[in-house]
Amino acid sequence: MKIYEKAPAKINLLLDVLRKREDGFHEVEMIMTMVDLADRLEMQELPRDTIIISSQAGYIPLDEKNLAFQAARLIKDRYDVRKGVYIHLDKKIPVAAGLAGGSSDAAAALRGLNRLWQLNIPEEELCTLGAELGSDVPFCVTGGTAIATGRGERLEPIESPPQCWVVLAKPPINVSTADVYGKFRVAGIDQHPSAADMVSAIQRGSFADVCGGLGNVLESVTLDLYPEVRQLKESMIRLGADGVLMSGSGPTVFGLVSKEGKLPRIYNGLRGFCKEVYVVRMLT
Ligand SMILES: C[C@@](CO)(OP(=O)(O)O)[C@H](O)COP(=O)(O)OP(=O)(O)OC[C@H]1O[C@@H](n2ccc(N)nc2=O)[C@H](O)[C@@H]1O
Ligand SMILES: Nc1ncnc2c1ncn2[C@@H]1O[C@H](COP(=O)(O)OP(=O)(O)O)[C@@H](O)[C@H]1O
Repeated sequence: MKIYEKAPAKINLLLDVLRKREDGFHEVEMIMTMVDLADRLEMQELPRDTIIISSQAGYIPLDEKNLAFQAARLIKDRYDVRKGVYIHLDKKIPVAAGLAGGSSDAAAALRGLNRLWQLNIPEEELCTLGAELGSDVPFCVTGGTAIATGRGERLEPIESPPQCWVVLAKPPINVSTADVYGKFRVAGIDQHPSAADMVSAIQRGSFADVCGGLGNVLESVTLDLYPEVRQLKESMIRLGADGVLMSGSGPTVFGLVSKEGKLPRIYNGLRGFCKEVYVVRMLT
């Protein structure tokens, strides 16, 4: 039997860091949502008790460093599954981009193997397992739109933002999340973005207020480290996107756009100097 799972990318409409914790992680407050740029996982049971990962993408690890491998090993160990699985990853989400591609693959593997091996693990338990693999994995298990607190693993689902186009542009640099958090200083932030205001904007369905409320304090690190990300943000604003922000620790910048007619100018303008540009919808 073969099982298929989609693993969509996430964007952070809001990312605030409250403090550094004793365990080295940072206490965050984020509002996250999914977009319809997705990897696709094909999972098939193997006669031997082994985990094999393949992918058309030449630039990700296929061994135990792969987050889908780690998800399969975790679920096998925890539920004493003595069966093997072959997982093919059709990668579409750019890697180390701030879009949680690896985390979403891990989450999709957890959901898919739960079905393949008929384990009936409740979603909440899958999230708890996911948190062992990465801070963003629980959100990727549930999807939708949520307020994420703690180190990102505590989730409160909220309604979807007003529908719009999302233009994603990734400059050709890889950003390490650990490096960005490591360089971040809470004391350097004068004005924290307001999660309450963003939730209210979403509840009122006000696209303008969602755009006005976008904020990500990690920009203070990444935009200084990589001037090309700042330049990308400025270009997207100049080309007419309604709201523009860096996603996660970067370097992907996203633009929210309400009118389809604006898209060709933004897309073509960005493609002039940035190879990886995607026009997608929010997943509602
Ligand atoms: C910044 C965010 C925003 O959604 O996303 P990305 O840019 O990675 O997509 C997340 O907080 C990233 O989550 P994730 O990528 O799962 O991080 P993890 O694997 O758990 O942690 C990687 C490293 O980042 C740092 N880290 C992560 C989360 C957190 N709340 N505080 C931290 O300090 C730690 O140094 C940790 O060792
Ligand atoms: N299935 C996977 N897809 C992408 N990257 C993966 C995967 N498994 C492990 N990785 C590793 O995880 C790191 C972060 O990748 P990714 O999840 O794409 O970043 P981000 O969280 O910034 O969006 C990369 O260095 C990559 O080598």
